[in-house]
Order: sequence, then C-alpha cells, then structure tokens
Amino acid sequence: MAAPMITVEENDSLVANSLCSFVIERANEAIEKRGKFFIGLSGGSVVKYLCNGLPSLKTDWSKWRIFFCDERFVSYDNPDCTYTPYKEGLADKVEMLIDVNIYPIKPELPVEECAKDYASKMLKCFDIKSGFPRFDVLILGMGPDGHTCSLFPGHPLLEESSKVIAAITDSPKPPPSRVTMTLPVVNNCRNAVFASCGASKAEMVQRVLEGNESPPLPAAMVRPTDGSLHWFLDKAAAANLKNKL
Ligand SMILES: O=C(O)[C@H](O)[C@@H](O)[C@H](O)[C@H](O)COP(=O)(O)O
Repeated sequence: MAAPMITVEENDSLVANSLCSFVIERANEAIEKRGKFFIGLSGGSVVKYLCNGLPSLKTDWSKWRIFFCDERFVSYDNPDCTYTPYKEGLADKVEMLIDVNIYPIKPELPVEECAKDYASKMLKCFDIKSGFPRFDVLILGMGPDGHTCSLFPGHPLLEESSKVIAAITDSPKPPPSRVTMTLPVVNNCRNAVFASCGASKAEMVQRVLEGNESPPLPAAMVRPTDGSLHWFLDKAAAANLKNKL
C-alpha cells in the first residue's frame, strides 16, 4: 500500500466539504467505469458531514449501493441506531436513492444470524458467491481508543480472516452488540477514508499515522492491499503529526 493521503483543512466544515467532494468524484468515476458505486458508511461525526453535504451534489443516485461498515445492534427506532440518521438525512432527501439501494442490518434477528444475513445480502448485491466484496469507498471513523468499525483494540475479531461480516457481543463501547465488517473486507476496498476532527483526536491521529505500535491499533490496521488510504483532518486533529504536511 502507498503512503496514506492526508488532507488537512482549517475546520470541520471544510473537512466535510472535502470529504463529500471526494465521495462524489469516486462515485461518478465508479458509475462511469463499472455502472455502480458501492459505499460503506459509519456512525459518529461523518453522519452529519455526509448528510449535510451529499444530497445537493450531482450524481446518479440510482446507481449507489449503500452498506454499513458497522452497525449498532439496536432497533431502527432506538436513538443509537446507525442506519436511521442516514435514512432520514440522506435516503429520504434524495428522490432517486430508493430504499432498496440502502442496506441496513435486520436487528430483529439474533445477532449471529443477523451478521450472516448481512454478509449474504452483501455478496448477492456484489454478485459474488464467496470471497470478499470490493467496495469503492469505505467511510470510517476512529474512536478515542483507536477503534474503527466495531474492531476494538485487543479484541479477537481483529484476527478474523474468513468472515465478511461478524457479530460482536462484548463491545467495550456501548451498545455491547454490534455487527461489523471484518478487516479483510475493509482492506479489500478501493478507497478507505477516515475523517477526524477536533483537538481530542490529535494524540490518537498521531499514534495511528506515525506510531508504528505493536500490536497495531485497529485504525492503523486499515491498509488496503490494492487500494488507497485517505485521512481528512482539521488542523486541531492534525496538530500532533510530526511529519508536517
Ligand atoms: O458505532 C459507534 O459507536 C460509532 O460510530 C463510533 O465507532 C464512531 O465511528 C467513532 O467513535 C468515531 O466517532 P467520531 O467521528 O464522532 O469521533
């Protein structure tokens, strides 16, 4: 993998603008070349960045296929639900993005079955029988402990090498049950994209991007094998980076 591409903006609104422009460019390129655009979304601050910026941009929404990098295992009407803010802030705002093109988990199933159901839905949508889907873009968040998706430091799920989607029932961050993409799927994407803003991220951004820690933090394990890694930061989150850009 080539070195991460790091974009530093003055503040979080400019990060949101750059992130949305990046996504639309990749979407339009994927649609032109391959007819569809596959994206995985995450919770956290990226929800508002994407929901505020994307709906007004020009793209063929009918060609988008939207999945989730991880979802909290709660019902759609629970305020912790990862899907509902995207349903309300994106899918409901964009006429051509009909509900069938956005794929939430089914929280009414038992969690292990829910993970299996989500994996098979994903493979079907990618039209593959086995192996790992290749997403055009994965939008990732990084938690204060260096987690990404629902892959937490020291957790055995970091070693998962065959499942596409896994259930976790002992997440250190509530809610304890979640459904997440595994690292092999994350690292099979064309573009892995982090967006982190604010001074509270500065230390962890530096550790993930420059720390070379062993064992590596989950966010540092995102290294697409045949794709690129992008970080969108505001000045406060980038403040501790030693290699000034
Ligand atoms: O499922 C979750 O609990 C959140 O989605 C979480 O994993 C989030 O993505 C990170 O904590 C980064 O969040 P921020 O970008 O808001 O810092």
